Amino acid sequence: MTFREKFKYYKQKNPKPGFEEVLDFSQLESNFKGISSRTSVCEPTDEDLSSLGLQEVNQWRIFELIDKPGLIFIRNPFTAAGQRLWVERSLTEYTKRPSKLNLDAHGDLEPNEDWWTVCCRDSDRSAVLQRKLRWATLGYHHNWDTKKYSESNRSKFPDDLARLSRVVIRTVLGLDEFVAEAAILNYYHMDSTLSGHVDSSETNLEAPLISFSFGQSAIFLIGGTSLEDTPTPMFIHSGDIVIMSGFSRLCYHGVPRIVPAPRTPWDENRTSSACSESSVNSQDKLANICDSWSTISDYIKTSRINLNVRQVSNCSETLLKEA
Ligand SMILES: O=C(O)CCC(=O)C(=O)O
Ligand SMILES: [Fe+2]
Repeated sequence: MTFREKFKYYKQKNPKPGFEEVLDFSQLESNFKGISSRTSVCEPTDEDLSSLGLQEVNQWRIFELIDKPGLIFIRNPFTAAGQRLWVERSLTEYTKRPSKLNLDAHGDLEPNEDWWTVCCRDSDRSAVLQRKLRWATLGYHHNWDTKKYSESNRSKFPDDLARLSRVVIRTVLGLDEFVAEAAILNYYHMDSTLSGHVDSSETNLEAPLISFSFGQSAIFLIGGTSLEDTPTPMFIHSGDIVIMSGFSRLCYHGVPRIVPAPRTPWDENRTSSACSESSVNSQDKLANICDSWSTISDYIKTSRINLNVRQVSNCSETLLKEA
């Protein structure tokens, strides 16, 4: 089946598709047909693990698809508090200026308003605004029309997300040079899809792309370098990380369906004194999370967030040549 045929199959509402063929890494214990297990190649510091909300590396389960070399899947390596931290940042921080949002073009927000603050404070506008947010871009802002990145359309990339990306790539691939320069944050609702595409706008196509997902689950299709190649369907659950490196970096992929999460790890280990959780070190930060957690938790019950991080240039010090 071609990419389009598989996409249509998994997208269809009536009748509902069968999920028997969908790879579920949360159910795989060891080697499974077509999949190899990998081990980490480096050890992050305890400080990195705790501030990034990651579990000890001996708990990580890392897989690679044998027929898509370089497609690496890390089964949720986050702690429950870590999941809350990244969900919270994705909603409250990364949606603030200088990020660019799809909403900017719609005139739904006044220039002095930010999306999350209005969502929390204005119940009349909240439902519409929550539904309308589909993407945010950080760092080099992806230009959806020209598909080109440019120095004149660039803002500072958040340090915390850059560090998370670098630490995971170093731990799994042993690559020290990765510099996060651009991200697309995708905000999906239960009926959202993302059609098949290849991410090839980056000047540096040798650098891996890393994506983090939280909240509801997705069926993700990873195909080949041609739309004629039959794609492999897999579930991406909350906390899972996908790295597209090597051959797989230029493979077609897309999200035909969002499915209810079988588990809600972001809600685990919360006690009434959740603010004393120790895996993330800033108490102030956690106090803030606790304040707005019920709004965040309602949002994530019917949404999926994907943070899609890329290196753009060949070397972070050189500026992109303007075409
Ligand atoms: O949501 C996903 O898992 C994939 C998103 C993606 O492919 C992209 O943003 O380019
Ligand atoms: Fe993509």
